[in-house]
Amino acid sequence: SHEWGYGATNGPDFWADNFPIANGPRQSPINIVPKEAQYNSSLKALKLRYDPSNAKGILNNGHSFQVDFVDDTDSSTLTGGPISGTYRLRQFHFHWGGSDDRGSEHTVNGIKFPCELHLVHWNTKYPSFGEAADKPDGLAVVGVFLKIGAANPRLQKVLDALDVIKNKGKQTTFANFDAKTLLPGSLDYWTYDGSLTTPPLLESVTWIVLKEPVSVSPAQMAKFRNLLFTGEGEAPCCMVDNYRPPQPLKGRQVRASFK
Ligand SMILES: CC#CCNS(=O)(=O)c1cc(S(N)(=O)=O)ccc1C(=O)O
Ligand SMILES: [Zn+2]
Repeated sequence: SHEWGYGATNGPDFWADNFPIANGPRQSPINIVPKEAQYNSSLKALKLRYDPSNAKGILNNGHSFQVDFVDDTDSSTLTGGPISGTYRLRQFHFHWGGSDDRGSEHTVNGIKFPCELHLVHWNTKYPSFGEAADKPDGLAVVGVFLKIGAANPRLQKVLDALDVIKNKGKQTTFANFDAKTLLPGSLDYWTYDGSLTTPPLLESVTWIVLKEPVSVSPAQMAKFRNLLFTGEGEAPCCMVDNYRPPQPLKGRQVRASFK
């Protein structure tokens, strides 16, 4: 079948053909307007407790690359913040642009960042990720903006693994990685009810977008852009611009954990 992607004939404008929820009431990403976000003093601090030994592998899935975690125990969890209960870290991945002026999915006052990190967690009130993925409180994704600046040493181990997963379907082991090192100093966040930003676009995500970006250098961005959407033996197509643009807010309230 004509698989979804980010190209001129299968990109975000076509996704509604096979995934009608693309026009649903709580789609992501969105443009965040800080002045319109409501400070909510009852929002708790985020608590992220990640066990580096849970890191399992790194995979080029043909639309991004992801680092997968062992999620059969509560050893890498997200609690606090806007959520209740315990959510387990499943994977993290990124979205980025073909140049530094674009790439993030969420925007702030219409500003695009060159890259955005997503740490995907699932609610342990459900028996598995698959069971959680289509429930309104099933997933919680922490989003972190990356902005051009000094090289980020915490990214280097991830970027150094990309050479061996250049093509779609390639994967390799990725052990002993502390995802917490990818987070900025401040855990101030905006939060709203949204969806997956790729098909199946399920409206199951509590989004938690950190206000403070982390840095990435131009040379490091070049490594993201060296990946391919395509498999070995196919005409190579650079993995860039793998972001969905902001979607209509449709009356949703964005809350802020900070003044
Ligand atoms: C059923 C189902 C599902 C979604 N899986 S995911 O949550 O890991 C995910 C989440 C996101 S995002 N951008 O919504 O966090 C993107 C891509 C993926 C993925 O499968 O690769
Ligand atoms: Zn994502």
